Amino acid sequence: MNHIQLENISKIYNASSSQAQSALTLLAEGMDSIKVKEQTGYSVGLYDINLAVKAGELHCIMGLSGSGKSTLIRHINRLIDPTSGKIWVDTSMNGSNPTNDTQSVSSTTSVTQAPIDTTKIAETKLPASAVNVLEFNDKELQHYRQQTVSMVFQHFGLVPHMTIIQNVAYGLRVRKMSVKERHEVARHWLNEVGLSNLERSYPDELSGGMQQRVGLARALATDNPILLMDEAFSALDPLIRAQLQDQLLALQERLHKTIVFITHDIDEAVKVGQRISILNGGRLVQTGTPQELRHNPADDYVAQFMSAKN
Ligand SMILES: Nc1ncnc2c1ncn2[C@@H]1O[C@H](COP(=O)(O)OP(=O)(O)OP(=O)(O)O)[C@@H](O)[C@H]1O
Repeated sequence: MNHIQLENISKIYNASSSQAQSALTLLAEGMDSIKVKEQTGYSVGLYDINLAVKAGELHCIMGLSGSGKSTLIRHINRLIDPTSGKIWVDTSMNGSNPTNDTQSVSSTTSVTQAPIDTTKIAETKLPASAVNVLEFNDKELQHYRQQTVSMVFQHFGLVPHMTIIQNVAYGLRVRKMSVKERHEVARHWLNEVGLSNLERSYPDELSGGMQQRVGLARALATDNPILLMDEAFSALDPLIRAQLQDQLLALQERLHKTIVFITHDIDEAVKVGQRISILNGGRLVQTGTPQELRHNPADDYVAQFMSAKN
């Protein structure tokens, strides 16, 4: 069953939807994003992306620099809004951890579902509980970010003046969980990522690899079902990076999160990804398992990636 589905998502930067029309028209005619920028002055982030991420899948998004990977992942938690398209997410899959019930009743009950285009859903195997997250108001969006999607950033994004345990517990503090309870949950996740003795340290006392383990523990502590990882291991040296990949795979075997994992490294994508989606110039070229991409590449760009693999 699909957990996340991007439907005809296009993003033209720094343009209203009417201003973006000239760029979208050229893209529809097949012009590439570099030429579109030359001709219209607008940067193409994404063009007509249709992508389904299955529940419990670790799905990699791959592509060269500027291909649209960060733009794509940031649509899922709405750090970026599209020029056009829809973003469906099944919010009924939110975690069962009792920590999730601490949201105040008023804000929980205030979340209303956006109208659903049932024809599309039937076609695309989305459950009836899927909502178009673009229709959320501010309060619903806040709730969605607290209860459904967590993000792990390339440069860790830890709060420097908070201790490690406070950093990990941060998402639970926002949900108004008691200090005792949230530190208990944070301690559990620090233990899971192998950092149980560092709870009173500060981020700058830790190596990059350790800081990213804290970033991972913080994202997991919320028990949100969707994890967005934006080049999360790219800043780490190769040995530490391999250890974190192994740790993520081991955790995922038990947790079955829906993970969208951005990387520009084909070896990393093949190692961690159950399926890989390849972007080029803002277009989605192909989605498939590593074997499918290797044996049946959609074009030379995909074939070159697969042959560059170690
Ligand atoms: N805020 C912005 N304003 C204008 N153009 C942007 C903006 N952010 C991204 N772009 C453009 O959108 C395109 C896709 O960028 P994006 O950062 O999503 O690619 P990426 O694949 O994540 O690249 P990288 O691997 O270098 O991070 C690029 O042409 C980029 O220049």
